[in-house]
Amino acid sequence: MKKATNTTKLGLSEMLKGGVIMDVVNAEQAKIAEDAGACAVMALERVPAQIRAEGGVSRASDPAMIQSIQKAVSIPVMAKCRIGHFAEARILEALGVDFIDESEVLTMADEEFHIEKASFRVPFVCGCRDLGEALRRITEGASLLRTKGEAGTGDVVEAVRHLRKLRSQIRRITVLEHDELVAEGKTLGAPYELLVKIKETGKLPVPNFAAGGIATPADAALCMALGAEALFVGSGIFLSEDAPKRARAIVTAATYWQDPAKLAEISTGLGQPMRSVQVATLPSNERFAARGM
Ligand SMILES: O=C(CO)[C@H](O)[C@H](O)COP(=O)(O)O
Repeated sequence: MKKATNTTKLGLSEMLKGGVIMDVVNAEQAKIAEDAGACAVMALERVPAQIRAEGGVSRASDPAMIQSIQKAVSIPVMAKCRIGHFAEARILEALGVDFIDESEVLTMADEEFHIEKASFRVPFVCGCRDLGEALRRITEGASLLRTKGEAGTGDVVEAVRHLRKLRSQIRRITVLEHDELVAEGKTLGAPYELLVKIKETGKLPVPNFAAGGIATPADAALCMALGAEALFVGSGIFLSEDAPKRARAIVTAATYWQDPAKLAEISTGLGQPMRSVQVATLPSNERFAARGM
């Protein structure tokens, strides 16, 4: 059987649906995530709120740290590389990570080009704010998307904005005539063939998860209700007062997002959420979501 085809890469994305992928910075956090029911972990040297607070250049993590996480858990291990940094991506691939996140949370390495992802054996996830960005990443070979939100803030407002925008743009595609799709492709910077696929199916050709600013079980439920098929959560868990408890609650919320009584039960007594920042107060040069086009 052929390995690392588009179908096998997409299969991995499909398997994560309904779950929560948690950012972790060491093996101990990875164990907490696994015990809480995370469907995968994302290894990175600092969670986004720490990156935001400390500034400087953030890069792919030390291989030793990634390997210690791979040893500690049996769930898939993802890791981040900088946008456009194909050398970091090749190193992560050599380490045998299960997914690479070409992430705006790290400092950009290339302000013009994203990684050509189709030639890698490992699948990639990328962030998007709208349909054009989503389709450009798919064209480059991404097997999974996540709306960007504004990572490291604890403010879910951008995740909501991006999910709603994507959903309404997809709806619009389904009612366009074929000649209108050609013009729309030019506006979005996306291939006509992908727009035809969306018109026929009413959805993206790869799964779309939500990320950035999810801090409570209610935030998780809101994103699922707006069409996210799974969730990435980082700072909201490991910078809160009781990470194991909040991690479990957010995993449960991703499953029971349509059950307000269950959500009330699991939202009770979680301790303090992470220290949050209102996105509206952030200057534009401090917005991670604006990195990459
Ligand atoms: O970049 C990511 C997705 O791969 C992070 O996991 C996600 O955005 C975390 O954001 P936050 O810290 O706000 O939960």
